[in-house]
Amino acid sequence: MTISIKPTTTTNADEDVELLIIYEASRLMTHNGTADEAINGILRLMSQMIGLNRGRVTLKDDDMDTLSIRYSYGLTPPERARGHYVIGEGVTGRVMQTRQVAVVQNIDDEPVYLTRAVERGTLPQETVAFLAVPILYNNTPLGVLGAHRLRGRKRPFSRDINLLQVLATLIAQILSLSRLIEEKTALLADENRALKQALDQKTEGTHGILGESPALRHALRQALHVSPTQATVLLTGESGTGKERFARLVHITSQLRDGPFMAINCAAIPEALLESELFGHEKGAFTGAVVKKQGIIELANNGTLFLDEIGDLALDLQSKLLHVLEKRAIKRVGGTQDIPVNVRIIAATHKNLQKAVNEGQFRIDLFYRLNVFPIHLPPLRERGGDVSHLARHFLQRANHEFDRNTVFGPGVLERLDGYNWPGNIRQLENIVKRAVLIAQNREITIDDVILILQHESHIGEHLEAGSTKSVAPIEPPSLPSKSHQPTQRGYGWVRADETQGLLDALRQTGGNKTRAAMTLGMTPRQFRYRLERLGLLAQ
Ligand SMILES: Nc1ncnc2c1ncn2[C@@H]1O[C@H](COP(=O)(O)OP(=O)(O)OP(=O)(O)O)[C@@H](O)[C@H]1O
Repeated sequence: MTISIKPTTTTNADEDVELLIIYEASRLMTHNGTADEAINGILRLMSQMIGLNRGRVTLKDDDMDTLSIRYSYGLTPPERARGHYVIGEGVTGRVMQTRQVAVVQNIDDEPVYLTRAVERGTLPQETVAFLAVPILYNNTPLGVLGAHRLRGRKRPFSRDINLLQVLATLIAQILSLSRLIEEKTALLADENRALKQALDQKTEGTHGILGESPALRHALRQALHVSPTQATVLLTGESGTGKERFARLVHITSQLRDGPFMAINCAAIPEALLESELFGHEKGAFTGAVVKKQGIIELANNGTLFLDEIGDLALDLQSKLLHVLEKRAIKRVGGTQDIPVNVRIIAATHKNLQKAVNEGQFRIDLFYRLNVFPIHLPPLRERGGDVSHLARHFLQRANHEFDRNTVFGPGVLERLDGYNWPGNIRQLENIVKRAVLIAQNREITIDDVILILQHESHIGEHLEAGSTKSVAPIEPPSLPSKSHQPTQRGYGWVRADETQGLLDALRQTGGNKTRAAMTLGMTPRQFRYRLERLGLLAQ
């Protein structure tokens, strides 16, 4: 086996082809494909461009003193499968052991050459040579790059060896990079798993109720404290603070969890229907009562009944509800019989019930029956830090729902944190959903959010004013979809404080109104309209 190589004369054609191979090999390296594709590509180039045939990359097996062929070009699967060597065994094993290159001028004359992977009969009759170089990374041998060639070819061996060494260096880089990526990916997957687990554990006791603020945590502790008892719970808090969510939490953490959870909104059902909805009716009890019907209280038997907006219950129904609480029985409309029920009551209201009692609108005895264990749910503006927490959660949910992959851009969470949230969590959830939908790219920008919040404040103003005067129609911000129909906004929508936003957008787009409109999620027409209304069209 020859180890030393004599330098030989070169031709321009040799240099050209070598450069081309190196160029193509480095392109494969930086290509998007996998390490396998890159290494197989290099072996293909060696064979097709320079006659270094049946190239193979033999790598050290993990924790063993052996090598195996891992990549090859021109070897059949059985040939490849035979390619195992103990380090030090055969030409490949020795190159690995000594880190020296090997030139076998004639495989038929070299006793060290094993003829293990490829049988001699399948090779050309002519004299066949075998060249092998170590694959070194940071001076550590990872494996061996080897190939056959016909000895009679014009190219000097020394050039082939030089080229193989360059290619072996590239292969070492590819292998170490892919190992690094594999390790990193495994690490990230582990981290992801750990985070998910931590999140599951964190929300396990709270059943998806998110928030770290002391006010929320206090309410949560109270809910979990009372849930195992059958005590009546009164949830108070503004709309959208999570009263129904808490009611469900109390139910599923109670002993009644296997029973039904029935919810009814006392403000949403016309008074005439509410009684039969609550208590049911007998057949023929009134016109239209063609069959007997169970009411929601009866349906909640052995479970939990959630009476939302209890403050809106009419006085005569308050008396009937009191009867249920005292007697633990109901009477269907048109019925005479008391039907026993075992129901845990959770009531909720956004009203001040004490005040309603003082004003004679709510029965004091019912109030005391319901107010056994009051839990106040704080509005979002009193839950310091929870907005970002919830916003991230809703972003994840909306991305999943709309099959998008958006992220919050710089300043967005701070902007959301600073908003007053009259509609609380439900409003925050809706706004995040809208932001996900209108984001033009992957990032939800501060401009997207400003636009939506401006729109929200406008709605808020009209709701607060409770105005009966006609209000110009309000439209949600435009979506970036192709199906988007340009729409005309009402005059009332244009606000003086939009000026800066419009001017900023124009500045950023070098005065291009169409692009400025896009950055604000508007149609060009809406943008021009605003400029016009604000006297900015000349800008
Ligand atoms: N702490 C929370 N973590 C996650 N989501 C929440 C939380 N609180 C409320 N939500 C979500 O906010 C929305 C509004 O909550 P919910 O319907 O329970 O409020 P509510 O106080 O009953 O409102 P209303 O009085 O208007 O009926 C729901 O989508 C709910 O899932």
